[in-house]
Amino acid sequence: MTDHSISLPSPAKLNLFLHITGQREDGYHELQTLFQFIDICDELSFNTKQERSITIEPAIEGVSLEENLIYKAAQSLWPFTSEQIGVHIALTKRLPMGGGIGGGSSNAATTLLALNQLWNCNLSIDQLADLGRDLGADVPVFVRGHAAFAQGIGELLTPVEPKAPFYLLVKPNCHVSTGQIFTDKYLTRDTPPIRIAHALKLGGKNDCLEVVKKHNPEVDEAFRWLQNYGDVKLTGTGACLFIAYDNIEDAKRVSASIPKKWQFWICQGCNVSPTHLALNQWIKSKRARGSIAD
Ligand SMILES: C[C@@](CO)(OP(=O)(O)O)[C@H](O)COP(=O)(O)OP(=O)(O)OC[C@H]1O[C@@H](n2ccc(N)nc2=O)[C@H](O)[C@@H]1O
Ligand SMILES: Nc1ncnc2c1ncn2[C@@H]1O[C@H](COP(=O)(O)OP(=O)(O)O)[C@@H](O)[C@H]1O
Repeated sequence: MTDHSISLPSPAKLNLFLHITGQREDGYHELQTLFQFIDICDELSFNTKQERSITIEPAIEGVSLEENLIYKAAQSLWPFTSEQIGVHIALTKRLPMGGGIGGGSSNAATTLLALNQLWNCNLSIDQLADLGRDLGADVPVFVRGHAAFAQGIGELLTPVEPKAPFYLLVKPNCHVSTGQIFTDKYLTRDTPPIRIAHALKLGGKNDCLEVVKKHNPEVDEAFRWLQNYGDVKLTGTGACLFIAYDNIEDAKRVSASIPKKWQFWICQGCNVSPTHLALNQWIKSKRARGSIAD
């Protein structure tokens, strides 16, 4: 890595629980959720160039360049750059899309954090989180880079330190439509609000689960299979399901018999985002080379 290039991991997240406490006049739902990162990541490599263009390789199947959240995030920083600077971004995609683990939001946040450095935009984390919110409800938590209790429509974040167990994460073979879940009239929308201390001690449930299972028989089937092996949770609006284990061997034992049709990962919770750990390392070595004043 040089002063003109940086490679960063872009992690997934889990919603350890997701309560819907109400609905606003504009249709958006008021939530209480606990976000924790996990150590499975996409990888983004950024190389600046002396021409005003943003290129991404390879393209994501089914997502045009202009729709790619990486492109949108880079574009949102244009107003804070000089005319003659651009970027080429190499993407290694490992996180499944539309699984409720936030890969797209994470990629957007990683892009904001990287280009803020490489393009010398000098924006604060608060400013980057504000830009991120316009790209997606989950982008700010990835920009801030700490596990968080979220309220409002997901944008009011309080950093927290939940336990960081191992997780068995399973992806049923289907794509859940977030819009369809949030418009279902049978969705639970009246869970009473809880306090942070309660949330950390006792956890909670995912209010989307029943509606997600109803619309997606494959999630229902995977849920019933996993129920034999622990306390199964849905992340976000799905489709991914997870079980927490204190011991990685337990997760491995269960994974050995998972039906072949479902993708799975064994991973660990992280309360600090791997993106921030790598970025701080890069800033440190840049300082050591004398390129940034302390
Ligand atoms: C609910 C969460 C929890 O993490 O689900 P996942 O996407 O992770 O599964 C997210 O906040 C989702 O974030 P994101 O997927 O970026 O949502 P958006 O694009 O902002 O919204 C998609 C659609 O979901 C509905 N929506 C979303 C968030 C919210 N608090 N209330 C809503 O009603 C709206 O109808 C909106 O048009
Ligand atoms: N860089 C990106 N990575 C993943 N998905 C992206 C990206 N850019 C745009 N998208 C779109 O965002 C949608 C949601 O992606 P993602 O954040 O991975 O899932 P989820 O919101 O379910 O956690 C994808 O289905 C895709 O159409």
